[in-house]
Amino acid sequence: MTDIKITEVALRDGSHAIRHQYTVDQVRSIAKALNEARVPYIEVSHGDGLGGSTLQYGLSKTNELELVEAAVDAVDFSKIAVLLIPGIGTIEDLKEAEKLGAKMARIATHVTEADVSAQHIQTAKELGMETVGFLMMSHMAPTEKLVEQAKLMESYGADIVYVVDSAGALLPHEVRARIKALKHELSCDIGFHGHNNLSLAMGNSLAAIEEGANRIDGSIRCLGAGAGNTQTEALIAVLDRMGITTGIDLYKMMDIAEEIVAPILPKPQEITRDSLTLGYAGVYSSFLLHANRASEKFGIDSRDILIELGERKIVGGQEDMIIDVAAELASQKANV
Ligand SMILES: C[C@H](O)CC(=O)C(=O)O
Ligand SMILES: [Mn+2]
Repeated sequence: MTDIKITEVALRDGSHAIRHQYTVDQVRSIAKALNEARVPYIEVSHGDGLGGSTLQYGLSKTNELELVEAAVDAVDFSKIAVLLIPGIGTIEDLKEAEKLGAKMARIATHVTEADVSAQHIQTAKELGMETVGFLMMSHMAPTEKLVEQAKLMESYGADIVYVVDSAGALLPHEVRARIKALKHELSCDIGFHGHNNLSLAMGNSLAAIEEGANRIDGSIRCLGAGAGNTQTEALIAVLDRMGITTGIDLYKMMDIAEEIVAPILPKPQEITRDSLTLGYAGVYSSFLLHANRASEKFGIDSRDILIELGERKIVGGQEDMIIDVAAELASQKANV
């Protein structure tokens, strides 16, 4: 028995950072190595989940079901998880992934829209999958609202509900309050998924654990959207120092990070002025590369675009607004 169950998300959240360009060989070799390190769950999908490969979200190099299949073939210990956002992915996508051997379904909605996950959570349960309710942009809802939405997901059958800090905007006391309330009001397991835009992913993960979360997401070498997630190998080391077990081999994770993951990064995953702005402005981490492209196209500082997106409370699914905002800022600039 381990104390904390870690889900490695680099093969899904990291897809944002590499513009959804994973190849079958990369996924196979990373999944095989993570399996050898005894990572219990490995998430594999387009960055925006099953069905995400579109012009709106970014086209994948490889059909994600081929990636899921390659990952499933590469493991004999780890369970392969898939992410699905209702409205982007469909129940059919979920069934296909399960047929290929995915064992965990993570059904993600905006923090105030849990009701759209009912059918997907129920189907995942009927398929016999371990099922997660994933409440994105959790910083945008007060704790009472989050509890209400989490209860809905639990009532649909979710085995675990996650507080998802998609923007990397939550402060440690805000994580504590949310996890504590969920722990008090729900009977299912509670998880936390952080982004490191404000350099708080590790601190927030520890705060979540202290309040009773037992499922934590990490991305090896910080390979996730924005500045990445809680760095998995660092989390394992810290938890080990705290006497908390994960069952994962630390040296093997360090080697995978250094020898397999670092070489495929287009650039090191770090807190840059743009990723810091994501956390500061409370903007969805996956907007980073979209905002960078709009910045180049319209000659507007990405930070100004991100701040404006934060003020307008633009959320996942509204990626087209990034261009609109950049165009508006450009025309305002031209008119002064
Ligand atoms: C689709 C998003 O990238 C899901 C996620 O990892 C987050 O909200 O954070
Ligand atoms: Mn994420």
